[in-house]
Amino acid sequence: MGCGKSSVGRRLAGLTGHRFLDTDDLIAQAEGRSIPEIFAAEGEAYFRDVEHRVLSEQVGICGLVLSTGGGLVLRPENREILRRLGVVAWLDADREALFERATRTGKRPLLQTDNPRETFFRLLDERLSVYQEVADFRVDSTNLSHDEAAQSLLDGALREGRRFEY
Ligand SMILES: Nc1ncnc2c1ncn2[C@@H]1O[C@H](COP(=O)(O)OP(=O)(O)OP(=O)(O)O)[C@@H](O)[C@H]1O
Ligand SMILES: O=C(O)C1=C[C@@H](O)[C@@H](O)[C@H](O)C1
Ligand SMILES: [Mg+2]
Repeated sequence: MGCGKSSVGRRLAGLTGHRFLDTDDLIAQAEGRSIPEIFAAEGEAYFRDVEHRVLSEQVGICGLVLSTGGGLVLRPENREILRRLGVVAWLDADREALFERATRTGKRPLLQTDNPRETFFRLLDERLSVYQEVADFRVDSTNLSHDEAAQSLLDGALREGRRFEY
């Protein structure tokens, strides 16, 4: 959460000329309301169902940079779809940098708790093994600008793209 998937993903698409999509944007469009509004009105389980649906609709689309929500990979079926869609990158940073980025806007619904810091690090710890499992490669963006992170993602994707050479 907050590692830069949306902002860096958009720059990556700019580098490659691919279309850019973000599952959070697709969810908000499909629902006609914002992510915080969906969480507040319907809860996380409902959000995860819509998230799965919009991801499923991307299957078969080529030439795409797709940013996801930070929790999309929690469902095994979503991990399976991602692996079939293309090269999967894990955009990471050190824990404090991630927390600082994730809390810049104060809008992330899962961090609306009494202790956002504790919540954030608990979620991160719960998710690390899943990120590791699904990703083809990882980029540590702690000391990278947005553009440098996008370039590192491109380098990694070109390296790992062999999985899709038939
Ligand atoms: N490499 C970076 N250096 C400094 N700030 C960054 C970097 N990457 C992203 N940020 C900043 O961190 C904040 C969160 O970025 P962004 O919204 O792109 O993250 P995200 O991974 O899409 O979050 P979410 O999981 O909520 O969808 C933004 O203010 C963004 O500009
Ligand atoms: O990390 C998460 O579970 C989330 C991250 C955001 O991108 C949104 O998908 C939503 O706020 C949930
Ligand atoms: Mg995002």
